[in-house]
Amino acid sequence: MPRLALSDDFVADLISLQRPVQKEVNDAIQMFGSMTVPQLHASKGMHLEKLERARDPRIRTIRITKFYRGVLLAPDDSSELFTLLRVAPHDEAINWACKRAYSVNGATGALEVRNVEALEQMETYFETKSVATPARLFERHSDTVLRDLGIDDQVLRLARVCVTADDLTVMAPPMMPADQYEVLEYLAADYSVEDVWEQLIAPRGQTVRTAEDRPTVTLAEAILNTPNRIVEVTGPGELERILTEDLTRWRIFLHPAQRRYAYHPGFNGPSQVTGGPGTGKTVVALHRVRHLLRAGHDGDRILLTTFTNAMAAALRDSLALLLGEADAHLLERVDVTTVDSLAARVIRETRGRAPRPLSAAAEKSAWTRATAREELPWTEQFLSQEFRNVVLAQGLRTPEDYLRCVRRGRGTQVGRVQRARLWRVMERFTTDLASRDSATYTQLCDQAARVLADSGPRYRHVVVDEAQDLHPAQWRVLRACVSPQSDDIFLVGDPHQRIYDSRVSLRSLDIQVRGRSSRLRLNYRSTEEILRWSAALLDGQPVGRLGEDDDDDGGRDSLRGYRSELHGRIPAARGYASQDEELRALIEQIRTWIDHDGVKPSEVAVCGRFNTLVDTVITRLRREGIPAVAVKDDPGPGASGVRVATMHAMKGLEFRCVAVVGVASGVLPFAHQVTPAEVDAVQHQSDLLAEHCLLFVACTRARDALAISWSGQRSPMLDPVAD
Ligand SMILES: Nc1ncnc2c1ncn2[C@@H]1O[C@H](COP(=O)(O)OP(=O)(O)OP(=O)(O)O)[C@@H](O)[C@H]1O
Repeated sequence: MPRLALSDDFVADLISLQRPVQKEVNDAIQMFGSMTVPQLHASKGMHLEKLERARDPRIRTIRITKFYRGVLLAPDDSSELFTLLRVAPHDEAINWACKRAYSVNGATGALEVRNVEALEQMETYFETKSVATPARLFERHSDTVLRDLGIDDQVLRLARVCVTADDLTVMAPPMMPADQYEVLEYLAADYSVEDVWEQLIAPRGQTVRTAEDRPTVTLAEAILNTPNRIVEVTGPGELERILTEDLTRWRIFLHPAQRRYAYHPGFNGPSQVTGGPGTGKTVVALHRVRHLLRAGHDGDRILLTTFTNAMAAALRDSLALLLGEADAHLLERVDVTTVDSLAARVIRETRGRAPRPLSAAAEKSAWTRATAREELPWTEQFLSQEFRNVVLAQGLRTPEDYLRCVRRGRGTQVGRVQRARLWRVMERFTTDLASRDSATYTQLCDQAARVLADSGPRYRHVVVDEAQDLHPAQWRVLRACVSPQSDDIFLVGDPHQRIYDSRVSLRSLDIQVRGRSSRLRLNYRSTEEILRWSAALLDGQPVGRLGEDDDDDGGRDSLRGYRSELHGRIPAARGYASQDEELRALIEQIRTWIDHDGVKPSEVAVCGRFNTLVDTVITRLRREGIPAVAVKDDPGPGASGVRVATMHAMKGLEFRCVAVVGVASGVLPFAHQVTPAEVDAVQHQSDLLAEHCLLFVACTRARDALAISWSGQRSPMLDPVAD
């Protein structure tokens, strides 16, 4: 009987097909599995066909429906292992199949694919173009070194004619084999050969350094060596599961960099994965939880945290999906929640009830009350920041602690006398809140961390998503939840998406990730065009490394090597004379997405800086007959209608099409949110950066299309991407 494997491209095709065609694909696969290889070749219905013009002699097509063809890679050994590569309309399938060639990567032993025809054209083009330029991009590396890293003849010829990193980018996958491209990309970004070996080759199980000493890998072995792109269908149940359940590629195919950390056998302490938006950090966190659940003991409890309740609910659903029916019982051992909810629960359990959390407006009034009796030189904003970013951040308990502390992250000098006065005001603030049975969220966390420190750890593992926005008090809660040991804390986050004001030194909180830290670079969500455009918004912004704010050597993070294999239109940025005109253009844009591009209304999002704009947009869309719902009303995945949200509420979400509206000067950056430089220069910089990150977060939620607009004067934050 033939064996069957499915490639990630095939699964992606399948996801995009209409239900009836999906069913016919399923039927064809069932029929395929029920025949012997000779029957398969003889079957008229299947019509297994070799293509005359195909560059790879092992490529075949099969008939799925009158219009659709499947593209297969047939075995050239005795394995009888066929791989389904694509399913597409007839002409597209044939055209695609004729240009591809499959090969085994010399270093990783994995199967890889290239657009051989396009690469040949590139060779001719760049050979001519580079003739006059003697300096070449990879001249530091010998042919032998490159071959040892898996570079083959054709890619080597191409590498030798690259002059700049941009030349290489033109040949990015799916044109060039992905693994070889990644090696060249790392070398172009100045990673050492040793780094490339450690990060890209060794994790795939290769131990032999020199290409010529490695044994030959057969096609069937290569297929099984490629779990990040190919899955073998091992039984009828498996096939059903892959084809009939909600098709989500992330459950099956992980990038090697994702798999390496998600399924690491055991970290000797806290570990961390960072990466730009859409690089699959949440996916890694989910797989890590699955690994820890499967590898752990019955009594081991896991805490999985994220930033908002809505995100926690989505994370719980995704985890259930990943675990499937077979592992559904393991879910009982996981708490999926926000740190704030956990803190409130801890306090409730200990004291019978928890203080009511304070809204931002109520907090401002409380500071006004605390300062009412004195003439003070500080604004409510300054006091609130001092309390949150110094006192609660450092967990200070007494006036002496405050007198002695180093006020990291604050740009103003505050002498001894002033500190004593400040402490009195802060005391009045906390006493007043306590009398009203209320507290800020950060206070709740500060209190919960103390309770937990006394009562002892509650979990065996803690897995943290959206780590970049946690406050030190929240980190103390997490640290106290689990005792320091192997695999205690696994965190994922992106400092480029930090939109709340928290300075954190993980090291000082006894969360040391040095040597157990990895970065993801491949974006699975957005097109390369959206990515480049959005990344340019942060050009020159001083983004620090995750959790290293106060460390002496805390350096800059960067989006170096961040890329996508998807392509689409360049984002549109347009200004209008009035808001009315802007909203009219928005309606037109949404109609084009829905009516012309076939996007469902629920796959479209509109976002703006403020809630008032959200309300205006919803009213206007409804008036024009376009269904619209506010994300803050938690519409759930089944609800129809365009999603409308503030930029903050876009965190963690994704949509096929996103319109970011009202990106005008005075709105972004929003002056009220940015501490004036004369009040505190350091805080000013960090508030400004958070505004830049906010726009970046909003734009990077888009998968296929992104439209930015404003009325009046354009926001200066768009200057880096302006025409
Ligand atoms: N290995 C994979 N194969 C296919 N799709 C993937 C893979 N990993 C992630 N994705 C998809 O990419 C998208 C982004 O993934 P995810 O939300 O985990 O990224 P993220 O890094 O947490 O994003 P952000 O930081 O922007 O919130 C999702 O649609 C996810 O399903």
